[in-house]
Amino acid sequence: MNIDEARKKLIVALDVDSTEQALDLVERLKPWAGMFKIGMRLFYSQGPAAVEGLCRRGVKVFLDLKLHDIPNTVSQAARVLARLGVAMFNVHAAGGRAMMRAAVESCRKESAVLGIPRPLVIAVTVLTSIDQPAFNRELGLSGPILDRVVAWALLAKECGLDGVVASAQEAAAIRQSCGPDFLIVTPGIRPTGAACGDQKRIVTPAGALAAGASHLVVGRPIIAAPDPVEAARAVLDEMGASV
Ligand SMILES: O=c1ccn([C@@H]2O[C@H](COP(=O)(O)O)[C@@H](O)[C@H]2O)c(=O)[nH]1
Repeated sequence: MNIDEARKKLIVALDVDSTEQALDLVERLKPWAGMFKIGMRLFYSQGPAAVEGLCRRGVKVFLDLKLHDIPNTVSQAARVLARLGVAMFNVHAAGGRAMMRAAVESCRKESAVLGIPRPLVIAVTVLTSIDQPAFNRELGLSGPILDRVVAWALLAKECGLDGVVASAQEAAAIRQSCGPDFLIVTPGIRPTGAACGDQKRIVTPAGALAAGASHLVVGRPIIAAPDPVEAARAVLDEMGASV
C-alpha cells in the first residue's frame, strides 16, 4: 500500500483538554493522518467551537460522541451535528433501528438544506474496552461478542448507516456479512509492544488491515508518545505503507 492510501486510513484521536493542544497535534500530524477524531473529552471541554475550528481549516473530523437516546432526541442532535461540517459521527447501535434511521434521515435532510455533503454516520457496536467475561457477566448479554457485533453491523447497514465502530478482531466477520463498501472503523489498535491501557480487544495495525478494517483509530500510542510524529510514522510503517 502506498503512503497516501495508508494515511487516509489512519484516524488520530485528539484526546486532549484544549483546542490549543488539539491544533498543535493536528499541525504536526496532518501529513500522516487522513482524519482526526474529536471525542467527548475535547468536546465537553471546548464545545462545538473546537470542531468548527478544525473543519474551517479543512481538517476531516470524526466526531465521536456516541449518540444514544430516544429517536427524536438523536434525530435533533444529528441535525445539529450535520451543521458543524464534520466528515463523520457516530451513534450507538444499541439505540435500535428507529434511532439509527432517525439519525441518518435527519442529517441527510439538514445537509441537503445546507447544500453540504452528508456526514458519514456509523454505529458503535461493542466497545473495545469490553472483553468476553465483562460482556456476559457485567452487561448481561449472552453469547460471543462477535455474534452481537455482526448482528448490530447488519442492523446498522439495514438502517442506512455507512459503517460501524468495532474491534478489528471482528472486522473479517463484519466484512464478510456487510460487504466491501461498509466502513469498519477500528479503535483498540496497538502497535507492536505498545501498552494496552484499558483496551481489551486489541489488534496491531497490520492485523487490522489484514482483517478488513477500513480505518484505524489510534490515540495514546501516538499522542502520548514522546515524539507523536515519529509514532504516527511507525504506525504507518506497521500498516505496510511504502513511500
Ligand atoms: O469501542 C471504542 C469506541 C471508541 N473508542 C475511542 O477510540 C480512541 C482510542 O484511543 P486509544 O488511546 O488508542 O486507546 C479513544 O478516543 C476512545 O474513546 C475506543 O477506544 N473504543
